[in-house]
Amino acid sequence: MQDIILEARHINKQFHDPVTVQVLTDITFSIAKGEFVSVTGKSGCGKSTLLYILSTMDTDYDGDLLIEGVSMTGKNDAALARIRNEKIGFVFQFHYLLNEFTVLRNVMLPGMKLNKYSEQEVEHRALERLKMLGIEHLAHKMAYRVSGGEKQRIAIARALVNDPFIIMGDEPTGNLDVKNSEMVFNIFQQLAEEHNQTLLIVTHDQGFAEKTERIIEMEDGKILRN
Ligand SMILES: Nc1ncnc2c1ncn2[C@@H]1O[C@H](COP(=O)(O)OP(=O)(O)OP(=O)(O)O)[C@@H](O)[C@H]1O
Repeated sequence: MQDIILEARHINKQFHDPVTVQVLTDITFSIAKGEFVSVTGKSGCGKSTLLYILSTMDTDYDGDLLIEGVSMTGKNDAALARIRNEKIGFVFQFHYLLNEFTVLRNVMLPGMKLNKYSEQEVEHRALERLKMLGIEHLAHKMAYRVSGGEKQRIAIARALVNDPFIIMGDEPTGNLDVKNSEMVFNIFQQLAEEHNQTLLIVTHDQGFAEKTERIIEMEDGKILRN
């Protein structure tokens, strides 16, 4: 039996801007633990809108989202923020590292936010993640002094610090050259294969998507292929 950890049930989303536009229509799918899934489709098809909903950042939709079998419907902002911090690791197109902090401090941030571990424990976890990604030598550098590819690796280490049940990425290779895009893909693949890490990555990069285990293809707010 597959261990379903994320489930979208008949999700519909409209924007009223000022006319009503249907942006997502009847989105239904589930993701099992350890799957490496990409979401693709043309610009404007609704990928980012869907990711906002799946990551609990947007609650203004019809339908239901279940995380580890628990419905997110009716949960208040504080409860959702807690779920996000504890269970979801984010990797964006732009890394959003804090330049005035060291690499280690940046990786520690989601751990400190959680109020679950002592500072020492968070530091230990952050160093372990940096080691896993082969960049522990950068730990004490200031974030602004590392390269673009290194920054994205640091962002992945940061996403992993709380042992998220899923990593969600929004165009994580969108700002990288071919070599660094491949490096990010390889890290994701390694996380899936060796650590049973679940990944859901929005990308318009067909090359990236085709290498993932499963593609969810969207068109005009609907799932075309899943
Ligand atoms: N706040 C908003 N108000 C009104 N319409 C919006 C809003 N945000 C997005 N949209 C519209 O919803 C549709 C889906 O946008 P979304 O950003 O999800 O697409 P996308 O597939 O992620 O595109 P891209 O690949 O270019 O990032 C687009 O038509 C967009 O114009």
